[in-house]
Amino acid sequence: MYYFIVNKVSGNGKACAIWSEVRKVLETREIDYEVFFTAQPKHATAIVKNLKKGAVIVIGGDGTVHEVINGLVGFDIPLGIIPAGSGNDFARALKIPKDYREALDRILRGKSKAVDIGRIGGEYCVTVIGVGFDGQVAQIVNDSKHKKWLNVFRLRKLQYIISVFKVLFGFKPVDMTISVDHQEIVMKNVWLIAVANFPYYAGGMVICPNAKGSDGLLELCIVHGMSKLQFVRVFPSVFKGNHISHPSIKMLSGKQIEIDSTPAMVVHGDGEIIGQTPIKINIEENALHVV
Ligand SMILES: Nc1ncnc2c1ncn2[C@@H]1O[C@H](COP(=O)(O)OP(=O)(O)OP(=O)(O)O)[C@@H](O)[C@H]1O
Repeated sequence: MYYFIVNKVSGNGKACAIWSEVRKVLETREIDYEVFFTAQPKHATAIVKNLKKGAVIVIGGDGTVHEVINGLVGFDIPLGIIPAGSGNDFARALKIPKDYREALDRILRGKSKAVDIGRIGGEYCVTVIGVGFDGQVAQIVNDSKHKKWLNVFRLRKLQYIISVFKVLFGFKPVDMTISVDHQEIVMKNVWLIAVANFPYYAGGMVICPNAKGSDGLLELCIVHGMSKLQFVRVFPSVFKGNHISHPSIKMLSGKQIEIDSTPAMVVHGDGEIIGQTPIKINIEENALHVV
């Protein structure tokens, strides 16, 4: 049985249009399915927790995937994705085709792959967890009045860039204590720390190019000790992952990460706001099966 979770809000309505095409294919091919439409944020997690045997297929973006994995982890149910969001960073990392027909074919072939996931307390994240500047940008993106029309024109990257400049204006880097596998470092004037299971966030920015998602490790990108002007100059290089050689950017990797800051900073996971520092992140190896 295939359980489809459709978020009508994803990609500004794209998920609904894709679902109506997918439904036709399923009926023509006489494939057993059930469909659920999310009615509000977090609904996807609740739906998935009540499912039994089968596969869960998300028609949506990273936010919907985030909510679904938070209901799936620990159950032996594989996840499929038909990308329909505006960012689709998890689908990008897994090289899931953008075309719904090809994505559906891949799901129906049924070959599954185990991937790691990050855990912060009771919350699971599959792509990137961001602390500091990133958390504030995610907060603005999620509240943005402009989100809807920028999504219409597929201008997700522009939406992030606008939000980056909004946060940049008032942002003050802070001191953070970072522990990676129990090795503690104190860093001054930290802009952001991204803790990545997979390389992409914000609709294709390659923040941690060496994150693999199936090597049992989280990759960290720490941006520190930069002036605003330097930050603006370095920023474009993140679209190709070329920022990592900059002297004010430190890349680390490990399995157990702890981050604290003064003052407390906002934290996002998979682009959703999940809390503030201090945080502890662990990697759960091979905890999710993706078809
Ligand atoms: N019926 C609903 N009404 C309003 N919001 C919803 C509803 N169902 C789910 N949501 C919320 O919609 C948000 C956006 O979903 P999603 O992330 O899939 O789309 P997106 O933002 O277009 O894509 P991406 O995250 O890949 O950029 C999620 O945070 C989810 O909580």
